[in-house]
Amino acid sequence: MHRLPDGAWPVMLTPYRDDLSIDFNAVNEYTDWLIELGAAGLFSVSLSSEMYDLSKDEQLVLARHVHERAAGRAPVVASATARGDWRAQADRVAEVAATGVDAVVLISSLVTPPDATDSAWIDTVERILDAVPGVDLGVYECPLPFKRLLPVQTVRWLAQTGRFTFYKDTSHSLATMTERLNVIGDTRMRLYNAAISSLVASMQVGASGLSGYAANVYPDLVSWVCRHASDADQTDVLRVQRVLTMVEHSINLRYPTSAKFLLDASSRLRWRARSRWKPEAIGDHEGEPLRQIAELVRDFDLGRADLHPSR
Ligand SMILES: N[C@@H](CC=O)C(=O)O
Repeated sequence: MHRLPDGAWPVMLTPYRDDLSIDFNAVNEYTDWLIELGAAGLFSVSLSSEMYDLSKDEQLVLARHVHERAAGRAPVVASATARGDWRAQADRVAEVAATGVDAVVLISSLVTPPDATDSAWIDTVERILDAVPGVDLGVYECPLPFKRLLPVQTVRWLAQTGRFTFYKDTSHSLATMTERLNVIGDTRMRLYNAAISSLVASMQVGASGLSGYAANVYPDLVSWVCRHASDADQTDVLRVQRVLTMVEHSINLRYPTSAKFLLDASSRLRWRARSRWKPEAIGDHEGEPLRQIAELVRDFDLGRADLHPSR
């Protein structure tokens, strides 16, 4: 039974040229860099990829491009961002699946209208599943257009279909994740926590890793935390998690432009801090603290020899 791997799952940022067209050379370099620094898998066409600001065609081209560049070195999942009735959503799922990605991710709040019941939600997903046999799926509780957190009985149903391999949990609640993991059990579905601040605790109750912002800029550190989440001595792993929590907090407000700025300051990648989603530039007022955070993390004695195993 094929399962997605544990670890860091970056929600890939989209690099742009000056004219805000997608810079595919930078996509290649970013894909290679994430994999080289230990990403377990890649979530392309995510909210961080500015999926709502990409055309339907761009979403497909980007998903295919990342899948081909990853070339089997890491699994790739991508959102369907489908709206409309179950037929329209199933058609879109089929288009995204044809790009070759390992799973097509449904946005929980797009599956049905906001006031739909949980049983209507399940009914719609059931029809989509029947229309696309053989396609693996995922769920992302994306905060936009609004956050639809699924009740535990729906999570159980998803897991028991055997068709869902990826679940991006944005509950930010350890109790909710624990309850969900209990019903997911030994099925194919893997639950990835979006919150770096509870990563270690969530892995101790069975989460498979992090699918969140911190993994976009420090994939090596997030991978390391995932690998050491069950260490007997938690001092170092909680120290690294705390630093990453601070990093994530510092990029939250102006995200994703801020994350691109930080990536440019902290890594070998040269990125323009430009986004379609939040087009305002990052000036020195916000930029200088991000540069200093990059320095701090670079100089920080994280104290472990195996921090960068693939370098
Ligand atoms: N950080 C946000 C968006 C994640 O995808 C959240 O967790 O809600």
